Amino acid sequence: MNSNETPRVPNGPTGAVGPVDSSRIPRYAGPATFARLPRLDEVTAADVAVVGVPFDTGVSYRPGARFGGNAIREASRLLRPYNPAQDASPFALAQVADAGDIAANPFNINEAVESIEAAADDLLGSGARMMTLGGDHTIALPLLRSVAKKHGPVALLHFDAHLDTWDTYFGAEYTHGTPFRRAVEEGILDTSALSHVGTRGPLYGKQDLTDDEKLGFGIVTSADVYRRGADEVADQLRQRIGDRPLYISIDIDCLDPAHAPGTGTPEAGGMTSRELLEILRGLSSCNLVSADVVEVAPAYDHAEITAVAASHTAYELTTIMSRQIASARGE
Ligand SMILES: N=C(N)NCCCC(=O)O
Ligand SMILES: [Zn+2]
Ligand SMILES: [Zn+2]
Repeated sequence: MNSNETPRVPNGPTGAVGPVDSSRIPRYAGPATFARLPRLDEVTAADVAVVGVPFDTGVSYRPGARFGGNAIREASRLLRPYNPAQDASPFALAQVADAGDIAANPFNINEAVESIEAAADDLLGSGARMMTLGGDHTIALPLLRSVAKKHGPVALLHFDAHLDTWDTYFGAEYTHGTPFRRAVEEGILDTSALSHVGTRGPLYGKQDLTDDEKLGFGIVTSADVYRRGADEVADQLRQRIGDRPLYISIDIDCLDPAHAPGTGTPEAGGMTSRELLEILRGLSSCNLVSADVVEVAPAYDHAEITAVAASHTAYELTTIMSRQIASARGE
């Protein structure tokens, strides 16, 4: 069946090409795009481009996040078109499309970082916001470089068990533990609005925290989320972010290993997927210009627990972007 004949969810006045209609084609049939959305080459232009970055050469422990994007796409077959938590139909409010994968050299991190930045430049240059499916956390640096070229230094909300502001590993500057230190050094982040959420676990030393604070980060630990609750945390984050252009980077290891076993550097005592999703919903009024979900490593997953959590996370992020696009159109 070619794409013109594929029955799709009717999408009302915007005319956006929506997901394959799962009441007519079973949701487990056919190739997996994110949420069964059209491919980028099946639409005239995308407002939000969902793009995979199958790259994991920057990891310090278990490899395998190169397979994360496709695992998230597979798990996303069960997403439905209306998001009651944000009272929005994200794929009707804006044209969301699956832009496929960015090819990155697995044997040369510097070259990979350059090609990810160039591919992101193309997507952002076409007018789309990016919803990136990683890949290890190294990829956040070239994505942020590209976003900053378009918007100037952006606010960053970073969900992670880890700080990812370490300096180098084995002398390497570009790794999954270092992207946000590089980003601050490069002046591509708005240092008045940088937050980690979900951090926990042992560090190399107390200096890690001192260095991180000097870079400008505020920290909401996973224990803070547990004690204060998702609504209060979201309110506080929203105040810090204001109307600045915002980038959200979500390392799936921000979740407890019970909620996300399929990841490379798991740490006990993390957030629940409910807490993560609720915090994101509390940020629905923010000007989210692009986002990533990284570090899904399906080889360590069971029953798609991690990939399902990641697909719902990307769905909430996509909904925030679509709502923003619709409200910028004056709706
Ligand atoms: N999972 C990410 N992004 N970073 C973890 C780095 C922790 C470490 O190797 O010590
Ligand atoms: Zn992490
Ligand atoms: Zn990370």
